[in-house]
Parts: sequence; C-alpha cells; structure tokens
Amino acid sequence: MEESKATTTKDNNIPLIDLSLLNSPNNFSSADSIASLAAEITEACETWGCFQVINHGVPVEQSRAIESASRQFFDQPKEEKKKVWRYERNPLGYHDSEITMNVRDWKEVFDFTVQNPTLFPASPDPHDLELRELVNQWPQFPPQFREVCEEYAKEIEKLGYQLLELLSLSLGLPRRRLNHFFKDQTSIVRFNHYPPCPNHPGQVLGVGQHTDSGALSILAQDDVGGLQVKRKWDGKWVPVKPNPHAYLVIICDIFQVWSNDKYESVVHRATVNSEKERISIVFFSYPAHYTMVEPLEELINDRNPPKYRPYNWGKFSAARRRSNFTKNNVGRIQIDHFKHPMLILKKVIWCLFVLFMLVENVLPQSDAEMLFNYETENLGTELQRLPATLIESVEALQKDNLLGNLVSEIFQKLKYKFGSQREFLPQPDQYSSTSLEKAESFYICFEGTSYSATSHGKRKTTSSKRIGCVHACAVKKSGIP
Ligand SMILES: O=C(O)CCC(=O)C(=O)O
Ligand SMILES: [Fe+2]
Repeated sequence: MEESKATTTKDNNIPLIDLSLLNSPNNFSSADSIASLAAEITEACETWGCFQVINHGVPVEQSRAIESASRQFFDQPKEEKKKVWRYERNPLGYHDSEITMNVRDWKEVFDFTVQNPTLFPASPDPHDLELRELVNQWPQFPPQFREVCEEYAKEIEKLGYQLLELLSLSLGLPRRRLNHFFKDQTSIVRFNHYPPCPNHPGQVLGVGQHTDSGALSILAQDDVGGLQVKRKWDGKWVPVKPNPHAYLVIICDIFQVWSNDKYESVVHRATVNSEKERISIVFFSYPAHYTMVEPLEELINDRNPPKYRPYNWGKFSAARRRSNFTKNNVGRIQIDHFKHPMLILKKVIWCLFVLFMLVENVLPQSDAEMLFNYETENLGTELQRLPATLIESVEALQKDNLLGNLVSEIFQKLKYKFGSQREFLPQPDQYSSTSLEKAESFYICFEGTSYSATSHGKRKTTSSKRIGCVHACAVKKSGIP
C-alpha cells in the first residue's frame, strides 16, 4: 500500500495536521512517517500551543449525532435542563453561570465524565483524604442522549490516546510514556452553548481568556465561529475558522508542566454573536486524581532544572472547580503558583536588572560614560557632546593630523577630569598619524567595550581587549584601523 505522508497545511495559519496515517484501514505506518508526524506536532506546539487535526478517525455520524443531541438538550426550557443541575458535591450535569477568571461567562454547559463513576477528592483541602464518586446525570430528553454521549466518549477517548502518544514522541519520549497517568482518568466531555447576545456582543465573552488546566483539550465547534487563540509571538487573537472535518487540539497546563515549559498552554477565549447561538463540544483530557503533576524527569537536567514543584491533580482541579462556581477574592489557582521559588526570585532579579538598565539609559549620561561609550561616524556633530575644552583640543589636533598627540591630549583631559578614580593608559603607538589623516569617524571607548564602524556598507563590530583603560582610535570611513 502507498503510504500517505504527514502533511501540514495552513488554515488561518493554525497548523492543520493530517492523521490519516494513524487511521488507515490496515494501520500501516512506518517509524519514519510517525516520526515526521511527531515533528510536525513539535513545531505546532512550540509555535502555537495548538493545532488542528483532520482524518482523525472519529466517525462523522457520531460527531453529527452528538451535536444534534446537545442542541436538542439546550433547546429545552430551563426547568427541564435544571433537572440535571450540577452542584458543588457533584459537578456534572447542567450549569448556566460558570465563571472564568472571576467573570461570568455568556454560556450554559453540560458536563459528563468519560469514566462513570469517576473517583475524585471530596474537597480541595490537602489534609482531607476523603474521595467521592462523581456520577453522570443524564436527562430524559432527547431520548438517545446518554447512548450518543457514551458512544462519542469512546471515540474521542481513542483519539485522545493517539494524540497523547504523538505528543509523547514529539517530546522525544517513548510513545506510551504518558499513558499510565490516564489509567483512572478524570476526563470530561463538555457541551458549551452560547446563546445569541443581542445587546453587547462586543463587550461580552462566551468564555473569557484562559488556559485549560488539563493535559490536552480536543474541541469541535459548529459553523458559527467565535473561538480565538492568542498568538504567542505577538499576542494577537486569531480566530479559529470553523472546519466541520477538524478538531482543534489545545495544549493545556499539564503539558506545560510536564514539558518544563517547552510547550506552553495556549490562551484562548470565545466571543459571542448578536444573532446566532453557538455550540462547541470539548473533550478535556484529565489524568487520575492521584497524579502528581511535575516536569518529566527525562526532560530536566542541570542546565534545565525543574521549573515547577509537584502538585496533586485532584486537589488542584477541586480548587479550580470551586472557583468556577463562586466569585471569590482569593484568586483562581494557577500552575504559576507551583513555579519554583528560585525561578520566581530569578525573575524578580531579572526584572530589577531590566529596570535598572532602563533607568540608566533614561537618565542623562555622565561625562565619563559619554566619553567611554562614545561612538560616532560623524566627528563634527558628535563632538558637541564632549566637554568644551576637550572639543577645542580635539579639533586643533585634528587639524594638525597628529594622532599620537591627539590621543595623549585626550587622556590628559580625562585624567584631569576624573583624577585618580581611573587609571588611563594611552596607547598612542597603536595608531599612525596616517590613519587620522583621512579619518571621517572618531571613536573613544573603554577597553572591553565594543565599538563599530561602517566598512563598505557593512557594520563591523570590534571589541577592545584590555579592560580598565581608555582606548581611543580614529576610523576611516572604510574600516577600523
Ligand atoms: O467554545 C469554545 O470555542 C471554547 C470553549 C473553551 O475554551 C472551554 O470550554 O474551555
Ligand atoms: Fe478552554
């Protein structure tokens, strides 16, 4: 059989990855083609933190069936939907007032777990070891709802494992390296329904900007559009164009931690529409509640130490769920809270350093700095910045084309100006008077700093060797003498 090669095409720039290789009828795929698929995924995750997949193996009838079932469910009156109302003790079922980042979303949701029942911590309290069984709540209507959901869950879970394995390969790990975390998975499927928002569609969000907390999310959306991802390199929102054949695969917080920031979870949000309702269906791939999430040992070393402290997925998720229910002043739990304190300290020091450099550059330079960092290709204008007495002597000496004298004179002035603070060691023998004769540019800089000149249109940079003494040189337009 002819092997289909993994291809990446661009759709709204978000990478589109063809998984037909994994889903060919006789499942024939060579190690090479799988490796090239994994390489596409590495590239997509590093640049975007998300990618779309086509030929993913989820039967189209099942995607249609679940979309139709969710639409029928949300079309019912609120009293009917409230019969499967989700509550804090059992956060599965219907809910219409979810909060993202302390702001109410313009949406209603229905959640069910892939494993039914699912074991989960009874509370976010780390000392409370009690577990609870989360049990799916199924509505009476539409009649096939439960069956359709369970069938879909099986298919999307299969795709979830395939993606997990590809992601593992994409990080240079064995294919099944991550599978065991999902033995007692707590994954859920969520239907999001965004009713039309006639009054302020521009100011209201279906879901505010956020990252997903799990390992990966696999998202299907109808043809209305509204999902946007934040582009990593310029922070611009990019709409994810609806594609009935594609899922959007979102890298979430757990992958960010596992990969020690090699992959970063992608920030996304959903806008609303003034006329049309919108549906999205998301598979949130979550590990077992007892999973300790931490950078994978194969991906850390002395030069790349772990950036996060381990955290318990069940407790983290329980705390996150609580904040989705109630507005609070505590602030939503984030993976950043598990960043190593040393890294935070390093960041603070780095910020202070950047601030210092900014202030340094904004404040007027001292004469000394002005001289030491003096770099110009136009002697006439730039000399204005030198102290008046020095300018006079430089100009006078330049007329005589006596480079040695010029250099000595400059050093004398410097010594006079800065006294014993610094030892100035002129090196006049390094310069010939001919180099000054035709010089159009003139440099004074500290040894150890770099200076540059234009030579045949190209910029050349040279570093002085000795540190602690002043170094002066004349530069012809054609290069550094
Ligand atoms: O509906 C969408 O397109 C986005 C949904 C989402 O981000 C979520 O449910 O976490
Ligand atoms: Fe999300």
